[in-house]
Amino acid sequence: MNLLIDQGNTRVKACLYDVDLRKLEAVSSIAALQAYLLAHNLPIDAIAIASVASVNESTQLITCLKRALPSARIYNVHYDAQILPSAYLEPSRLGVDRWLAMLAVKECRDAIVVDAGTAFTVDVLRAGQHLGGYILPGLALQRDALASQTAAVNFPKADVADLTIGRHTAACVGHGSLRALNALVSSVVDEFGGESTVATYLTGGDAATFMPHLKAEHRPLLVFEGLQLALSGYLTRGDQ
Ligand SMILES: Nc1ncnc2c1ncn2[C@@H]1O[C@H](COP(=O)(O)OP(=O)(O)O)[C@@H](O)[C@H]1O
Ligand SMILES: CC(C)(COP(=O)(O)O)[C@@H](O)C(=O)NCCC(=O)O
Ligand SMILES: [K+]
Repeated sequence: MNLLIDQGNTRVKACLYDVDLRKLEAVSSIAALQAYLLAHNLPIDAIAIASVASVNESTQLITCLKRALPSARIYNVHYDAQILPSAYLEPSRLGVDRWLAMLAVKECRDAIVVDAGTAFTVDVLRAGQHLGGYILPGLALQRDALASQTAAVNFPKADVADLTIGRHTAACVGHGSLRALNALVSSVVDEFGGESTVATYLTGGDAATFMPHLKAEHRPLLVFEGLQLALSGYLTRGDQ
């Protein structure tokens, strides 16, 4: 059995893989992951990690895993141009979560991959190559930036559900961010041939909020799908 871990800027997410992927909903932090692993005595042989967190946080994660699963082999997944090349000027700087989400849909060759997480990323895959993309503050970051940097834009955290013109502060902010991010995706899809030519895939913690407004396939486990593909490559090649 494999353990797959996506360490993002807001939380840690984990999946188990044996015949298919199973998300561990109880896990959202290193402490919760450790508690879960100690409580369940799982036969895990290999662990694959995709981390975009700080060095400090990723070191903490690895220390926790070595303690909880001392015999499992740990793979820190990284960009590999042989598997999916990127036009990034320095591909090693491309967030590995972005690369893995594209890896999961590489077979379709032309795709737009959207990750609505802490950051909101849009990546373009054309003829099986990553052309580049966009990184914007996600919904929560946009709201928090406005709340902390303006005197009068104070509002309770509200559920952001639609794109209509806001008639109170929370709606103006929430609908505004949603509409702006949505419009970005539409304009990228249009530039790369429109809906009939290019498939759009959506993942990330805020994906469900965007789904009603985007013509996209919701793939909540996209980063994990990519992690499992990368890990099986390492295991097949006998990488250390
Ligand atoms: N249970 C949850 N805990 C934290 N954030 C959540 C949760 N459910 C949805 N979200 C939303 O998901 C966003 C984070 O997305 P996610 O993809 O998990 O983050 P990251 O990979 O950047 O750590 C948050 O901004 C928040 O709006
Ligand atoms: C863009 C990101 C911050 C997204 O992180 P997330 O929202 O998933 O926590 C992450 O992929 C990252 O730190 N990337 C490195 C910079 C880059 O991709 O160019
Ligand atoms: K992510």
